[in-house]
Amino acid sequence: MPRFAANLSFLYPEVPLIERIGKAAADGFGAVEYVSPYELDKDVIADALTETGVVQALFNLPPGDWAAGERGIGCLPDRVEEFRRGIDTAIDYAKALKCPTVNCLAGLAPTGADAAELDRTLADNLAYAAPRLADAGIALVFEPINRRDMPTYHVSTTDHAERIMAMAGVDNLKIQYDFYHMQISQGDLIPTFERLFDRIGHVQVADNPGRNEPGTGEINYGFIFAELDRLGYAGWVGCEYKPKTTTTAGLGWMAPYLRRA
Ligand SMILES: O=C(O)[C@H](O)C(=O)CO
Ligand SMILES: [Mg+2]
Repeated sequence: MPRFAANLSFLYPEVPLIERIGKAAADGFGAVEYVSPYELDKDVIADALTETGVVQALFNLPPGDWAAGERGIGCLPDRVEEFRRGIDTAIDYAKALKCPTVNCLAGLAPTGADAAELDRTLADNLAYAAPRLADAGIALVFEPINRRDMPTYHVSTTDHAERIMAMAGVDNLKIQYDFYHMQISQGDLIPTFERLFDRIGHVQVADNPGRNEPGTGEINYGFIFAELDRLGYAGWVGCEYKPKTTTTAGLGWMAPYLRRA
């Protein structure tokens, strides 16, 4: 049975991030995830998790200046020092929040950048991060993101992600498989998921077009959730979608899974 985590960077946008944790718990989510916890005091988040009874499933490594349009710094050659400092920060937060997995955003390729140098930087950064996170008991994933939404995002396919993993050559490094991005970037959702099953560490969902709730578009999530069960995916399924109306009103798609849980 899929276990769903509310992605609080997308869900419950009407209230501040810290209040979204209680809303997710009230709606039946067992876990939460979000882009970045670093703007909040980690003890305040930890208290909110304890009070509401949900667990932290995932957050990203420090992603650079999000408000200025940055979407990660993993591939940026002039940001390696900052990336490495960010590993310590992420470990600090992950320990406080008992978070089992963190996601690395590769980032947007600067105009005119040498793609091979960006690959090398990303692979080296992941090779630096993976064992340090492993020592702290934290899994590392990184995520291909479609280039329609983020036109210059450096890693947009699983083929590219596999090449980066081969270059990094480390354990404790897996792919975050976001079905929405994968549908746009390459399709063939379940055959690819099955082929890469042992190399996938986290899953996220939204429908296409629109990035709204499962069931609002072309992706057959009933089939996908059954396949996750058949293949034995035991991790959280991050609900990273834009609610069509309100989050709570749009949760009908999740009801059958809650009832049978
Ligand atoms: O957008 C996504 O799919 C990511 O998962 C993310 O964390 C921020 O871009
Ligand atoms: Mg995602």
